[in-house]
Amino acid sequence: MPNTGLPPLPGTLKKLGVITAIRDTQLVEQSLLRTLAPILGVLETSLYRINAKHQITHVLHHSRTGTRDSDGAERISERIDAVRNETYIPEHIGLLVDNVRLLGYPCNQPHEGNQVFCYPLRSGELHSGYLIFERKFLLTAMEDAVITGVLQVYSNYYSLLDSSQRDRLTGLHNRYAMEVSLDRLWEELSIQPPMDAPGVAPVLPARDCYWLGVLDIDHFKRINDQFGHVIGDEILLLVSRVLGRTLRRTDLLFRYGGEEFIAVVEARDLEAAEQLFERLRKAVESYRYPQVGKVTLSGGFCAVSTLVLPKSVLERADRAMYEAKKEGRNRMRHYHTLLEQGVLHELESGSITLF
Ligand SMILES: Nc1nc2c(ncn2[C@@H]2O[C@H](COP(=O)(O)OP(=O)(O)OP(=O)(O)O)[C@@H](O)[C@H]2O)c(=O)[nH]1
Repeated sequence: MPNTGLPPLPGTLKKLGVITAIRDTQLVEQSLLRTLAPILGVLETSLYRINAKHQITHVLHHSRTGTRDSDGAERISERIDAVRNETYIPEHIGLLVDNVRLLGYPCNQPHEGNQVFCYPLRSGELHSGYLIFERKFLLTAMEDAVITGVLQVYSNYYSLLDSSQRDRLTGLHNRYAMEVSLDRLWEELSIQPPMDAPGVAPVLPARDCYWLGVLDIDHFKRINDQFGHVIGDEILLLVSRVLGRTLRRTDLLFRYGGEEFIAVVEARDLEAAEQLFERLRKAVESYRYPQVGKVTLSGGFCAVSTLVLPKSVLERADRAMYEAKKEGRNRMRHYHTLLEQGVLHELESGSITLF
């Protein structure tokens, strides 16, 4: 594709307007790539999102294909591939990203006859990701200024949106973000092979198995009453940190409200899920909390199934958690095991509304 020279300013501004009208962080990322690709005159752009430990959390690849109609008019079709859990990064891009990370400003280097460009995405002073694209020609000063401007607006808006989806005390994603994430997970799982295909278990999706756990700190009211709300807040913060560092990079953790957390994890089967939730319980129990000493939590968990609405999976995990409380606290309970044991009974779906 030829170098397009000066980017069309009204179109760019209009697209920035579109970006800042979106309320979902992942859609904002997609919109950024859709906005930049025509400005840059490239067919492919990628966005690598990283966490505070500089590990890749997800990658978006945007590609455009140009075809000509019978009347000669050019049609552009676009495609976005979102890859979660990606650990592979091509060597030449990895080197470029390292340079940008150390230098703090955009860099480019030749690769197979093209130039590869890497721009940092910022969240305050920190890098929160990288924009990567490749093209034949070096950027003009004007193009560089437009990309920098668009990324600045995008980063400011993204940070604002992200902070509105986080709990102020713990920094974890909040209940609203959880609802959005669960909807997205259900959507992703729904486009996997049909659940009733031969040889596929009816409850779990064919490829990845996800589990949702409700985790609730035990006797938290007593902690508040005995040590005061400031210490209570500190316990919430510490428990969220202990949970966060015990979970894996790809697991999700939310503060659902009060002293309740939701974890959405990947585990290949029930045994692996049990081990994972048990690890969380032990991690919280074995941490020594200043002043308070020992803190425990109880949890209930349930397999994620696209056949069951997110709110019902949440409700199931919640019922299992209440059973763990009833049985004496500081334990994890699996919803379907409790059903099999006759401890719990299936509810009419929709009988309790949690959202
Ligand atoms: N410090 C502090 N306390 C909170 C916060 N949100 C909710 N709480 C308190 O958390 C306590 C929850 O108490 P309960 O729901 O009775 O539960 P519990 O004492 O943990 O008892 P079990 O769950 O049955 O083990 C209440 O006293 C709330 O006021 C918060 O952000 N900070």
